[in-house]
Amino acid sequence: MTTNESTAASLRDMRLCFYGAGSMAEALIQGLTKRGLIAPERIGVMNRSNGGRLAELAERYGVSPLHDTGERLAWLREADIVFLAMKPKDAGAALAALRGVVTERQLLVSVIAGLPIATIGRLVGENVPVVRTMPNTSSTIGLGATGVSYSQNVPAEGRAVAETIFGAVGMTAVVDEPLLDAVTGVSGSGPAYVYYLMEAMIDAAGQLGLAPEAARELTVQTVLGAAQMMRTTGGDPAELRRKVTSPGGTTEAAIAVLDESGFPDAVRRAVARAAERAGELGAIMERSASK
Ligand SMILES: NC(=O)C1=CN([C@@H]2O[C@H](COP(=O)(O)OP(=O)(O)OC[C@H]3O[C@@H](n4cnc5c(N)ncnc54)[C@H](OP(=O)(O)O)[C@@H]3O)[C@@H](O)[C@H]2O)C=CC1
Ligand SMILES: O=C(O)[C@@H]1CCC=N1
Repeated sequence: MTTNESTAASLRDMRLCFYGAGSMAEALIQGLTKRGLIAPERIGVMNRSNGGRLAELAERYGVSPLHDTGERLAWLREADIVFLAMKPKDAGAALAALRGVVTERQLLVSVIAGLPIATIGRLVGENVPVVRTMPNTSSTIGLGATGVSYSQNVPAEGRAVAETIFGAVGMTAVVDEPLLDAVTGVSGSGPAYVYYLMEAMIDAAGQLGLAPEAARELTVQTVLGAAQMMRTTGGDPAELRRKVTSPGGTTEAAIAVLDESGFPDAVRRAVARAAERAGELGAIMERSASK
């Protein structure tokens, strides 16, 4: 058995607990269950409101909804991996409740933007191994992009399992922890920038008289094709753009408008601002954890 096969086999025997059951939890659950990495009933899900959302996830994916307090505590204690998947503003209270519940035998995998490993340690206990990640919602369809960092005490098997999980739902990049905020700016928030561009393209297509369905499909195929071209050819995006741009032609005219509008600078500033915001969120969480 190769290392990858034995990691996948040990993952199949594990129990995973999602602490937070929103969009990002669902993206990972869908990716993991659709790829058959683990039997759905071995995944427990809990949230704060304890309402219909858990039933919805159970219905969609066959995961175990955790309503009862005793049952939730048992899953949090016994799961091999606990995913921290709540918003930054809710993380302090939620993580404080894990102190004395999770132990060094488990792995805590955070997807929370900005939340430093040291702050997680301060809240739950420094002996608990932590994997800090920044995935994105494209994990839903196996095309996610996830940045990963580890606390010092994550054993080699823990690293292998984490990379198997995120590798099964897309690509992973292991980075030094301070760079996770940059990953957040590029690929964590990134799908939203692309959707924003697509919204504007579809809108423009409609204004030029294309029917909504044609506007949507032409836009989707264009973005898909451009991304796939870059991946398949390994080409530099500036060179691929040059091949589309005939001198004196339509693309040149369009790019001139984008340049006049400050498009490249706006994108650079947006990515940098998202990264900066991740740092701010981290600092807020750290301040409230150290009170
Ligand atoms: N959405 C995205 O594209 C990405 C998000 N992230 C990160 O993922 C995290 C979750 O984001 P997202 O899924 O969008 O958020 P959602 O608002 O969709 O989900 C948050 C979940 O956390 C639950 N929750 C809040 N407080 C508690 C608590 N005390 N105990 C248990 N559950 C709790 C909420 O429950 P309830 O609804 O009952 O309040 C809800 O199920 C964030 O930290 C974000 O930074 C990372 C990468 C991409
Ligand atoms: O907007 C947010 O804060 C989260 C983190 C990355 C994507 N969504």
